[in-house]
Amino acid sequence: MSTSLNAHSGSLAKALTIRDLDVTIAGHSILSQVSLDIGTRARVGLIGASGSGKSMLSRSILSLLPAHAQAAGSIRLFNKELVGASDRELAEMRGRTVGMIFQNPASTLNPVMKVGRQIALPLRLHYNLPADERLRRVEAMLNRVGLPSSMLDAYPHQLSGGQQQRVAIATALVTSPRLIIADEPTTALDSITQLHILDLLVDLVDQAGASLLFITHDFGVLAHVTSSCYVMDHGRIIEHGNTSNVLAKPSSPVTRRLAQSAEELKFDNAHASLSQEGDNND
Ligand SMILES: Nc1ncnc2c1ncn2[C@@H]1O[C@H](COP(=O)(O)OP(=O)(O)OP(=O)(O)O)[C@@H](O)[C@H]1O
Repeated sequence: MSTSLNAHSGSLAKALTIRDLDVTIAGHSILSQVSLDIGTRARVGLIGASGSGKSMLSRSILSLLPAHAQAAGSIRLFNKELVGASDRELAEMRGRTVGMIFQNPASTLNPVMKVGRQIALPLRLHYNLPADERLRRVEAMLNRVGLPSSMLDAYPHQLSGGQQQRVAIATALVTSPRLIIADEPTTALDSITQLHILDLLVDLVDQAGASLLFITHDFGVLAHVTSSCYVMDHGRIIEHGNTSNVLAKPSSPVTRRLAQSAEELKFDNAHASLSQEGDNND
């Protein structure tokens, strides 16, 4: 336990370096020879079709894989090797060095715990702060995600989906983690709320000088949030590079197909809303 939440130094060290990571479950290969780098203060995307292994890769970082999974290779977080690290070392990292945000806030927030206590949990776990200082930090964090102090006493079911995700972001960021892993954090939200939450996340990550691993299957979201990205297929990294280059000139057929389907979906949606307008005008 510590009493200080240090501002991040401008260290040039990599935030995360994964090399030759293999994960198997019951003899089946889930991840194969995965290598990935995230620099300090970088926003990096991970994209791929459903079942390609994105969540398994993000969960393997802090050893949150199913109990029967086996991992081999190297995962270095701020130069500390995590493959083979003890439960205690991993617990120390979770919520302190690394903050995680998941797709569905309703399933990550405790339904019988008030918002204030929820956000305070990682602080209680990792920092020995006086109660008034803890409350000050929790309230400041709540306000930074755009929610009023009165919501400290609300229960999750009293909030909208967007407000719940803001609480989940506040909970992940209150300890000033140096790496934030966001796994499809806006998939469950409407497109306007999605944009607000993405912009909020990007602002908070940049202001904190943290790094971001952002997982999505949406090319529009990927371009909005990240500057470089990795593409996964069948448990392997098949392409990586600057996000705008990967989107403009995908080098692998799988990425091309994913980008093409995203374009077709966009076109179909635009077409559907135009005909809807037409119907309404009749
Ligand atoms: N608990 C589990 N036990 C065994 N295999 C699993 C388990 N969870 C996931 N898998 C398998 O691991 C592979 C990768 O799944 P993963 O959830 O990482 O995909 P994903 O790219 O995140 O998909 P999505 O976008 O749909 O969330 C899939 O083949 C999946 O069936």
